[in-house]
Amino acid sequence: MATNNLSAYEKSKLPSAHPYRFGIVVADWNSQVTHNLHKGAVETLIDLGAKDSNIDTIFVPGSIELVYGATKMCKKNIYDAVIVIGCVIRGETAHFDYVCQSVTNGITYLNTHMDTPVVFCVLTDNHIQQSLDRSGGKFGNKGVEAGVVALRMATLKEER
Ligand SMILES: Nc1c(NC[C@H](O)[C@H](O)[C@H](O)CO)[nH]c(=O)[nH]c1=O
Ligand SMILES: CC(=O)[C@@H](O)COP(=O)(O)O
Repeated sequence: MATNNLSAYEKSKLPSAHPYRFGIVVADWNSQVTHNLHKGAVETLIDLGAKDSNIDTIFVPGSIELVYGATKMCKKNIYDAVIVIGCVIRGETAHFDYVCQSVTNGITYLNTHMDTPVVFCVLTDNHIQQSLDRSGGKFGNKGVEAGVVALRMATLKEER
């Protein structure tokens, strides 16, 4: 099992998030999971010093639409990092694979063509219990991990 605790970070080893502005795009599919991931990301950024007024969130229907939402945010060129949050749970057909591939390819494209780092906080699970375990359950909250990654990437953006 690759996942241990997704929520562990050492605040003393991280810069302050105070100077930075963050965008977050949240998919409403499986909202009982994605909204907990969002809560984890926001609480972490605030804990690391971000101002509440420097965290903007938009909501989209599903994970495929995360790419459009992130693109809109990146094009504003006002964010130091953008986090996309989704939860894709396997069903009976191959649709799971196409949804995961679509959002993965889209976020990869943005990270190679735009000047704003986009953090991938999308759970791709076989069943709901795996998602619950990773959004505030026994394995922590992947949203916390995304908040830390967003801060670290924001510091890279300012380097010209
Ligand atoms: N099955 C899941 C979806 N499916 C919906 C797609 O993301 C998309 O909204 C639709 O295909 C229209 O473009 N989305 C999730 O985020 N999670 C799922 O489990
Ligand atoms: C990942 C999905 O889109 C999922 O909801 C599709 O379920 P199914 O493959 O049973 O149609």
